[in-house]
Amino acid sequence: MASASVGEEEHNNNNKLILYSYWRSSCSFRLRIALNVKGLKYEYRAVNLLKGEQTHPEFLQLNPIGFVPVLVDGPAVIFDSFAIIMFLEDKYPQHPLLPTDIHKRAINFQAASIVSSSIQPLHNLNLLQKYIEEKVGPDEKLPWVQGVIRKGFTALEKLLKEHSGRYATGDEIFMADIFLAPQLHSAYKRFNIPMNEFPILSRLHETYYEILAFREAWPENQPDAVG
Ligand SMILES: N[C@@H](CCC(=O)N[C@@H](CS)C(=O)NCC(=O)O)C(=O)O
Repeated sequence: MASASVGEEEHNNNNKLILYSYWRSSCSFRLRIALNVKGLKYEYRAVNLLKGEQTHPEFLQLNPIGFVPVLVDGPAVIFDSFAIIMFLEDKYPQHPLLPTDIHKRAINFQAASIVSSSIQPLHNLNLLQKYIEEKVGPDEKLPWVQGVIRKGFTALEKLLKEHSGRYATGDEIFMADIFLAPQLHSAYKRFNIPMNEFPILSRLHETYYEILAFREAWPENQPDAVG
């Protein structure tokens, strides 16, 4: 277990926030960005997914489905990145992650949902290792992931066409950005997606690289990062 504190402001109670995370997990990456954007300090607890620590009984007591991230905030133990972000939004209103305009809010929910329901679960570790690699064949892994990501990115590119500014839905960082940045990072770094097909997403990816709250959340900058 490693410890890291990021962010600019103390959160406004005495409870220490604890984030169970794995450096390479894009779902944990979402939370690291959200906490940084809100300026909330947290203790980082690494869960090594490659060693199967997500299936240890003590971890399953926190999250019975055996996934990271999990956030502990005093008595509250919350899992699932979407739910955790909504919780943070309700409890820590500084630097809102949702706009007030209801159409713009819906675009943020749509973008977050495309990433968290229609892209990432179709290429999570379990599916890739235990099914595609072992039962279908190791050579099928990359084409499968690329197909899933390209389909999702095609939809996101259309969704954001009328709404993007400096960020996904205008000139402020919102929930859509928090879900997009990790998916874009892995598209570039791990899955070799032809990003010239996605000009808006490519531009957003470059913008996210300029923002400290995002850079500090990068997988490579986490205490449990390897290589
Ligand atoms: N819907 C969940 C998905 C969580 C999830 O799939 N986490 C992955 C890492 S990004 C995980 O823990 N995988 C471990 C495994 O597949 O065994 C969320 O958004 O938090």
